[in-house]
Amino acid sequence: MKLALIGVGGAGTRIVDRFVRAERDTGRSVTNGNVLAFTTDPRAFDRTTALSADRQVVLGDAHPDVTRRGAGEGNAAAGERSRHSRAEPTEAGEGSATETAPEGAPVTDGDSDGLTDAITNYGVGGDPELGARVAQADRPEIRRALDPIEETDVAATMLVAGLGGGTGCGVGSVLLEELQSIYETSVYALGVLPATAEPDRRTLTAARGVRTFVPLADSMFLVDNEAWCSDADRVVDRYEPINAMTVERLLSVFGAGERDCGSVSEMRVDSADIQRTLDVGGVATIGRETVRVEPESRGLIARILRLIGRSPETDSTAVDASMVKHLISRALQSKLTLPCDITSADRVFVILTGPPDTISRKGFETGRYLLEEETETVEVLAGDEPIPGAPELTATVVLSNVTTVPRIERLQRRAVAIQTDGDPNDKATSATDTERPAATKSTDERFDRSNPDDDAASHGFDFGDTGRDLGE
Ligand SMILES: Nc1nc2c(ncn2[C@@H]2O[C@H](COP(=O)(O)OP(=O)(O)OP(=O)(O)O)[C@@H](O)[C@H]2O)c(=O)[nH]1
Repeated sequence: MKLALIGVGGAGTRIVDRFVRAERDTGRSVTNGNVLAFTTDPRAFDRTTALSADRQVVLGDAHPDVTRRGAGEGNAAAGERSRHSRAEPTEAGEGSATETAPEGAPVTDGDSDGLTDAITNYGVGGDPELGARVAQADRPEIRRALDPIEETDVAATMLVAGLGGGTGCGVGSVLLEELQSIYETSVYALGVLPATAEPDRRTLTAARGVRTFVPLADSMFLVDNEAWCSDADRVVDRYEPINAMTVERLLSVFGAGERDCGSVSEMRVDSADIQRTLDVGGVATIGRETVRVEPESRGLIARILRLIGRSPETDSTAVDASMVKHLISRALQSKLTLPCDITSADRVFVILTGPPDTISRKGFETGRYLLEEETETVEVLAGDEPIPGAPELTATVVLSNVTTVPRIERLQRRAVAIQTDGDPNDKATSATDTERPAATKSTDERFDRSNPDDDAASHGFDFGDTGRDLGE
């Protein structure tokens, strides 16, 4: 399925950049060059290798509250960036970065490449209100930057952002709105949730981000940094593997069928089925499991069958079918991008990727039956991507509109506790009751960009009347 990808902020930029690299590495063509990355801190581009300079857009140069690093610290690409992007400003040095530090945020420059667990004072300095104001002011710039995206080339667009980021959440919410207003095709989002070890401000911003993005997006994939970090990890050290996992799964879903392998498929992935699965809206999550199926091992199974007196010709389908069923079951039970109660899913999509002779219709059918039973939904769609000679068989499962997500409930409770300035652990019950505003608020009111002095408590994170409220 062809997809335009738009990264926002540090996390969004890195994930989109990795996706483009992975497309090249795997011979899949999903984006067809329809990629962009927006940031307010150009250091987000320091580590990109696949996003060309004309796809890197820096917002907020003219904004008085946006802080840049000092002169001479830019990367080589800075001067070559697109007509939409701006060169590194020189007037704001590190002194002003400290002066404009958001209250309560650690004052830090991060590592020399800008990667840090703490909130730095560059760009919008972790402030989603400022991020939203910058994006509002730069709307004409944003529209121009979107010009090269060929909507007719793609079936949908996906915005990718770290929801705990001032840029990801603030700029991202304005961008999402903008994309929905100009594109007729579906606009999905992928948001990264912060780990609990990150500053409280990230939690607060992410809670707001979830409530703002979910109603705006046609479907919202979530990736939980917390679930993918161990206590011993520095979150920043996990970015690479989490991004790799995220991209691998996205490619399994959207890249299936986007590689010409010349092989006949049992049930070729149909992008209309992916859209049907996602267009129910709400939050989506992805599981994945792989098994090695080298020709040698399959030959070994056949030899063993012969030894025990069973014909490999007649039993081989049964072996493959049970293997496929087991694999799909393991994908369902695997660590999801966002752990949740799988029975709360509305729709499910399963994709099998691997050697054509391991993907049998019987395996599919038993796998689908299993998914229907385990997820308690009848809306299970399936597709395959045969890859001749592949050493692995992979099952990827998309669960759409999941509504029982303990992590989101915890995130919202903690956000309320932070807001009310008490001990987060004492405020266990009232997240949505105390925070939810009237259901009739407009999007602008939901993420009020007109009054920068409002604190987070005055902003709505309401799912409106979409019936997708994850907070209860
Ligand atoms: N998985 C993953 N998470 C990231 C990555 N970079 C940042 N994050 C998370 O995303 C959130 C926002 O960080 P950034 O994306 O750097 O922030 P930003 O949107 O650029 O905006 P600022 O907060 O103003 O810096 C934080 O919770 C980070 O932990 C990444 O490469 N991978």
